[in-house]
Amino acid sequence: MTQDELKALVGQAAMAYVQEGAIVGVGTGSTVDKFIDALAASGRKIAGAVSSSVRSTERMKALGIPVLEAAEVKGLKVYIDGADEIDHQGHMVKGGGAALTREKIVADLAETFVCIADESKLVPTLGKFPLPVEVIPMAAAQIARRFAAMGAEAQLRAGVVTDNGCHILDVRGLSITDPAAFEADVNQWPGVVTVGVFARNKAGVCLLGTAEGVKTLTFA
Ligand SMILES: O=C(CO)[C@H](O)[C@H](O)COP(=O)(O)O
Repeated sequence: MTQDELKALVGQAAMAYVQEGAIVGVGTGSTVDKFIDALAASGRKIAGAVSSSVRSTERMKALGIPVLEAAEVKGLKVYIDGADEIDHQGHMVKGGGAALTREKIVADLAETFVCIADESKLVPTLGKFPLPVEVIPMAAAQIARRFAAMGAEAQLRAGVVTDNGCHILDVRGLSITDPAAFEADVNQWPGVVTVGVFARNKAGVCLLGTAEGVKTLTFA
């Protein structure tokens, strides 16, 4: 099966977590696009989706899925999103699509983060995928120097301005052995908007697309 087919498989599998009439949190990316397509094709009527990006909002609206503002809801049962990496405890690296801040905000509204990913995303330790960090533009160089002091290399993602008007640094050369401590530390550096490690808002479930079908991983 191709990676695209695996993404379609888990996008479809995520429908098991969508109840008729529910409000659902919806992430961003090519895997989530498959989920949005499956939701639209199913004909299942939801009360609305809380979207994590302009990209997903536009796709859902075009397919007739009602979109609600995050401020309109007090909580969500599920948030469905992809990941760039996920470890065996459900910690993730996210932000390949530059939507990490809104993704973390919507994930934080949800009881359960349902991660949908093909098996290439499952890793023993986070850090091989360049870690996205959303930063206030004036702090980018300063933050890059802090990563350099840790032995990593932060590169500005050329030409990218996030939905929040900020920039993205992609950080190479990290091995994130304690995701919760790393997230808490980097998040409080001045100028960091959001670090793309999702430990506090880790996955509760991962629907992993494999050649043998969808494997469901659950995390405590
Ligand atoms: O974090 C994300 C966007 O900011 C995506 O979930 C992540 O990049 C995975 O994307 P894809 O499903 O296209 O592989």
